[in-house]
Amino acid sequence: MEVKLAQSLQFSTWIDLEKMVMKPSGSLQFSRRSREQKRFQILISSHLQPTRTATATATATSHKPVALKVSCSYKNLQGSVLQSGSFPASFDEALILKNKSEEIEPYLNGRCIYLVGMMGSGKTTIGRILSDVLGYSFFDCDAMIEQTVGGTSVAEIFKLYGESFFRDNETEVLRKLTMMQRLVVSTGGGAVIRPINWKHMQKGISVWLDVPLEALARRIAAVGTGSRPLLHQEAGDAYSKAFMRLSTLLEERSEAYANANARVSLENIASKLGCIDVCNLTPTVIVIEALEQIDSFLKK
Ligand SMILES: Nc1ncnc2c1ncn2[C@@H]1O[C@H](COP(=O)(O)OP(=O)(O)O)[C@@H](O)[C@H]1O
Ligand SMILES: O=C(O)C1=C[C@@H](OP(=O)(O)O)[C@@H](O)[C@H](O)C1
Repeated sequence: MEVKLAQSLQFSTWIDLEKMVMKPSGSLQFSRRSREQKRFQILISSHLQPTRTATATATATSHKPVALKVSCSYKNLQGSVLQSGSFPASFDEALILKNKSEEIEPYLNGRCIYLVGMMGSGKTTIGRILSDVLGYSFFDCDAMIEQTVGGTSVAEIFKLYGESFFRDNETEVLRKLTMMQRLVVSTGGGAVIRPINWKHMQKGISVWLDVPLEALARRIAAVGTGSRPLLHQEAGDAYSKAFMRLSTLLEERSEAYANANARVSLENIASKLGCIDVCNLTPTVIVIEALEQIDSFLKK
């Protein structure tokens, strides 16, 4: 069976003019000013046409860019298109991820990255990939709290001891983690409500995974609310239950999430990539955007 999927991808990077190899398929024109600066930012957008061949045992995917657009920005001035057309070179998300993480890692100076965001925003999923590419260790606050309370699940902790006991443990776990280096930490969705937690997280870089409510509710409805006690109260089907409760929580917390040093908006990624549904964004694409946003924060 052969399935064709089209996907657009966009990323920016810095290149040194001396390192540029001109391809015979196209020439790039640079202004004298940008030639003098020797280093400038290019924006590459590509329309990928992967061909997925599914067999009974394996699924092989190969990416073949069918269209590539290269634009150049100079000292924050809007980029102009330098070249567009079909390029024979092939690359994939994994390579971009690797390059971007290698570029940023030295500038982090070992600082921890704290992922904040609503339940189901992908803090654990994204955090694992991010830690992997940066060569960092991954810690999940909820899992650490469960360990601290003798292997009791978050849902049980809420039931047996109440939310404030859980929150005290959450603060203590965060305090301990902020004394370490080279960690990606997935915080619990409610960690942002206590100012003391922000004080701890200020030692590193905080990143808000901003995911639209519909997508959050869809993800949570798919896995169930069993492990998320704050979603247990509502009546109705799984999606509506999750949606109703999450919307109240988001209203209470959105200002707190906005304190984060960097924001990764799935709506922004989708509109950049020309993707209609944020649910189609792969974790890898989201991690690339997270690295971009961390990079922007570091440059500020
Ligand atoms: N980019 C994504 N696309 C599709 N599903 C995702 C994505 N990111 C996370 N998920 C799914 O959403 C659910 C919640 O993700 P998780 O990483 O546990 O979120 P959090 O740690 O913020 O609560 C999981 O079932 C996960 O597989
Ligand atoms: O939003 C919240 O208040 C909570 C989110 C959960 O973590 P996740 O965001 O990892 O699901 C967990 O800490 C607890 O159920 C409370």
